[in-house]
Amino acid sequence: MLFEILSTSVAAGLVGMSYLKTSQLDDGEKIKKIAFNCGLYVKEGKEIKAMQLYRKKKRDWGMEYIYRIPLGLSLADFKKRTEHLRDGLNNRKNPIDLQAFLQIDFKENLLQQIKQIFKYRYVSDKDIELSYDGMLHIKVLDRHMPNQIYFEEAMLGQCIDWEIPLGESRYGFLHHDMERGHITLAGATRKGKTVFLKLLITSLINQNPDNTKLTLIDLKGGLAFSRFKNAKQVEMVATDLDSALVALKQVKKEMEQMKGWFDKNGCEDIKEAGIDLRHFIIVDEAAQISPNILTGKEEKEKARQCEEALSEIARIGAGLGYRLIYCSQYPTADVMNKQIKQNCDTVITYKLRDAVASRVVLDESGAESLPVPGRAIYKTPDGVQIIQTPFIENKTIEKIIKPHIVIKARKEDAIIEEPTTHRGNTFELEEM
Ligand SMILES: Nc1ncnc2c1ncn2[C@@H]1O[C@H](COP(=O)(O)OP(=O)(O)OP(=O)(O)O)[C@@H](O)[C@H]1O
Repeated sequence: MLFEILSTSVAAGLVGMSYLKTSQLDDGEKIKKIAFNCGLYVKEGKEIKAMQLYRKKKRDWGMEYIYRIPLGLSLADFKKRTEHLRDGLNNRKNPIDLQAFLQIDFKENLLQQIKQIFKYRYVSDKDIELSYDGMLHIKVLDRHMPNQIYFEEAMLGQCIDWEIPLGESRYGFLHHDMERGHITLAGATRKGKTVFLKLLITSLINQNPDNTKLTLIDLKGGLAFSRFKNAKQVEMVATDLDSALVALKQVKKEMEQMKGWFDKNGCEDIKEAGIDLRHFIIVDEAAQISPNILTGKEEKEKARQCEEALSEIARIGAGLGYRLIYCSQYPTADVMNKQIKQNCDTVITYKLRDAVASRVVLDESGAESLPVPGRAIYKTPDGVQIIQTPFIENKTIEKIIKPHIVIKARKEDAIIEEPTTHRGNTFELEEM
């Protein structure tokens, strides 16, 4: 045992010494070297000009390196080499953390601690982001990206107003503000869409119980939303084309009445009107109400009407307090209605089948290579981030929504007739 400890310590010491000699390069210098080896330099006569490190800044999420680049090279040239830069920074010859040797506790199991230091030598998973503003900025993000995170109720405590917990990113834990407007949610089967939707609904119910209204359209034939059915915030759960059409027509009608009231009262949007209520319409799965996908004549017509209502909600709903969350497993150009897509400022996508699907949803490839369930691309007008969304268990959902469950006669139990013009069925603004 003693021999084992000593020999391991000696080996560690030797590696440490050789590290001191050979790896004086910090990431900033390493980037320069990788770029040079990839041919990112220019020749002017006999002179070779390469990027020059101008400044580096320590950030919460890692380091930012700022370079001058020679005339003739562009951000695009460096972006083409992103993989080389990333792999170079994560090269297995990455130094062992010498600080860790200084922190060894000699009263504890030495062998175990040394093994840990060697183990962590291999888990470097730095990521990089490049941008240009006259100088080339390379962010080296060294915050670990977990392959799974569990939902904790404390996450809700950190949300303000209409924020919901979104997930861990390279920059820290993110929240999404539902006031941003409509969302497109995509992802191939079993990659985390439904878990995310359940997290979203649970968060809304918990955070704004008196001002949240939900219309849930679940056309995947599952029971994903059934546990929310009796929550007092839930207006309706539709599980087939007919009930989806009734639900959407009702939402559209309410929305138009609301718009009429806004016009009459000179209000520009829901904030100006001082109305706190928000109505979330969640559609999972969009392909099931797409007139381009359904074949029967009658079904096609109903799907067309659903799509018309959804387009209207997407077009004018945001300012009136309506938020569409439009989800699909099969985001083809046929399924993703253009008007709806254009009006969704936020896109969240889990892994997709291929780069074509990724381009339909995000206008760029990338979603096809997301590695694990729960890993997603989050795109807003502010930029693109990779996130790991929290996994929420059903028993946690039940605990959180329990105080909001009421036994009530539901609208969907009494359909399928068209909403009448009878006053009992109409939208009353005074109630809001
Ligand atoms: N955030 C997450 N973190 C880790 N694992 C997850 C996460 N979300 C989902 N998973 C895993 O993936 C499985 C499927 O998730 P989910 O039901 O959300 O899939 P889906 O994308 O909605 O699929 P489908 O469209 O076929 O219903 C879960 O049972 C769980 O094992």
